[in-house]
Amino acid sequence: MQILTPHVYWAQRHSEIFLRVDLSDAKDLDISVQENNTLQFKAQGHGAKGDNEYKFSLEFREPVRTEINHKSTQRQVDIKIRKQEERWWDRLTLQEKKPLFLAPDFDRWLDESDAEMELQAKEEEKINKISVESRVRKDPYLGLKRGYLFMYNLVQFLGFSWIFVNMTVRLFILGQDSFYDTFHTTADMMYFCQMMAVLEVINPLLGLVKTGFFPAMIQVAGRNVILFVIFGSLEEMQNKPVVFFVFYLWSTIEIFRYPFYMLACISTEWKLLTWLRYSLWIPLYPLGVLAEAVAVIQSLAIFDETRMFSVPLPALLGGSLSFSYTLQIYLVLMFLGLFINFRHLYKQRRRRFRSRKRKVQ
Ligand SMILES: CCCCCCCCCCCCC/C=C/C(=O)SCCNC(=O)CCNC(=O)[C@H](O)C(C)(C)COP(=O)(O)OP(=O)(O)OC[C@H]1O[C@@H](n2cnc3c(N)ncnc32)[C@H](O)[C@@H]1OP(=O)(O)O
Repeated sequence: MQILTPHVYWAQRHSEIFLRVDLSDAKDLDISVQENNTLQFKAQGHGAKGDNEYKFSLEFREPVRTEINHKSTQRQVDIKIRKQEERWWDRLTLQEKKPLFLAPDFDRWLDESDAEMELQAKEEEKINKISVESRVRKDPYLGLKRGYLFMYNLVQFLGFSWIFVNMTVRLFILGQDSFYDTFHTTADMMYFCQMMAVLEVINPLLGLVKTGFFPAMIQVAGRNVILFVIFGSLEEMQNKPVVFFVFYLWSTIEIFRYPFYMLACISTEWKLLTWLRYSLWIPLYPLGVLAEAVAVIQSLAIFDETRMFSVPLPALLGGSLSFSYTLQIYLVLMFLGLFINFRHLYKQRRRRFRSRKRKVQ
């Protein structure tokens, strides 16, 4: 039997050398690194000259470790050898003239600067992993915080789902007639959910969530003015169809937002739910604020008439200042609030979809 030399392909990184020996179904492998820095390879396999015994030796340019990592597959034998010192070599062998059987492995080939960048990226990844792990380890209350947020989101989800389903069923059964008694059938649950929602302003203050304090405050205060001041205190407003539209728009977004947060608490994501959470507000938010503005405008005359919440003034100045003036200022603030939150949600949407795109690349 002839003894032949297989084709050998090589590539390097700062700390290691990769050799790919073009020998299929190799068996009886005998691979070692001698003390004189020479790799000895011998195996039986199918190479360029058919089934034969193939062997070669390579004296490396610089010292390498004697431990060898190798794997034989149906197509080739992969060998990984660690360099003694982390250094870029200008060639593989001690002899300047490259052996004829040796060629660069272009599948793995990197020049020095690319290898440095790869090394840097690996280092950064390691540092990031360590810092995430230590952050997670450092917070002994993480489980408790997540548990609390999960329960909060669950309760809100159930509350708003109840309102949404109740209103939808009544709409199907009663048609437009259901518009007139939305408040009487759902207000208690809405009061409960909106009072709980005050926690959404407290949570970012306590550092429990990354939400901005101002967007949350605008959202909660805005809704509570409508719910408690306009609808809650004026019986004349309670059977108006506008209540239906306001409650329906609020609950539509919340039955997607809270489950999205619940999944975030258990580090899970459903793509469709994420898309709905970061897209539905585009039509719903302006419509919601429009419905709220209609409610405020409808209440102006009632506040003028009933003098409720009016500020007493000296008789010379007309006796009292109607609350409707405050509400007219509030109407302007509403559109300012809409602008601030629209911008906030737009940024959140871009951040969310941009980081997901990056992860996919
Ligand atoms: C006298 C008072 C004067 C005040 C003036 C007020 C003027 C009022 C005008 C405005 C009126 C608005 C009234 C409202 C109308 C409507 O609601 S209409 C219906 C449509 N509405 C919506 O679409 C808005 C829905 N609301 C929201 O989206 C929020 O409330 C928000 C504060 C506006 C924005 O949410 P935000 O939390 O900032 O964004 P997210 O990306 O979702 O979250 C950031 C990160 O925080 C995590 N997180 C947040 N909350 C929780 C939680 N409860 N549980 C777990 N995790 C949470 C979230 O997962 C994000 O984390 P990362 O993914 O890691 O970034």
